[in-house]
Amino acid sequence: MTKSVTLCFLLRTHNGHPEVLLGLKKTGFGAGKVVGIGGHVEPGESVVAAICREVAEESSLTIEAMDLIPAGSVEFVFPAKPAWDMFTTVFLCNRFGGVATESSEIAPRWYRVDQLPLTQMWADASHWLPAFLAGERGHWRVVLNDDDETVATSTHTPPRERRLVEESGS
Ligand SMILES: Nc1[nH]c(=O)nc2c1ncn2[C@H]1C[C@H](O)[C@@H](COP(=O)(O)OP(=O)(O)OP(=O)(O)O)O1
Repeated sequence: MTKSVTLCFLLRTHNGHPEVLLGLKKTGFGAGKVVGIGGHVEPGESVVAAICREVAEESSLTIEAMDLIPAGSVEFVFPAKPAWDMFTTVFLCNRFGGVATESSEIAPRWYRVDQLPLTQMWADASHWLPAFLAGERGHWRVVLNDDDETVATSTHTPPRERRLVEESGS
């Protein structure tokens, strides 16, 4: 079954430049890559509770549910490893408390939005991350190749179209 995960891209302006918090994943899935802050939604947990928990666990920053900006979702499809399939709910947030601090799982770092470390991220990140940060919304479906790294296809469904698809039950 597709796992439910959630990511939050914290935003700030530093020296006049918009920046986003990403982190070097030190352990587990995607170790060695620069990734978004977030992780699995636990059974019985809401997505909002999960992202507040994951941000605190991974970066020591505190965020409030009411400050989360729903941005959309990304589905990662690994045809060669269906157990890795994930559905990710994506938030942005520009209010938070504390100082980003390294945890056992992630070494967080602020990156200028116009200098994203895309070569150190999952290859699919270039398909959806700059778009979310530029204000695009909706659902991305990313299908990886059998190497579980490179992108086979990437499709974007804008929010209104996606609502219509969900309402029609297809
Ligand atoms: N193709 C992909 N591109 C991407 O940018 N992020 C991906 C991805 N496939 C998965 N992810 C992200 C989503 C999620 O935040 C993360 C995996 O979740 P976790 O960090 O929670 O996994 P771990 O197994 O390390 O941790 P635990 O849940 O604590 O076991 O990987």
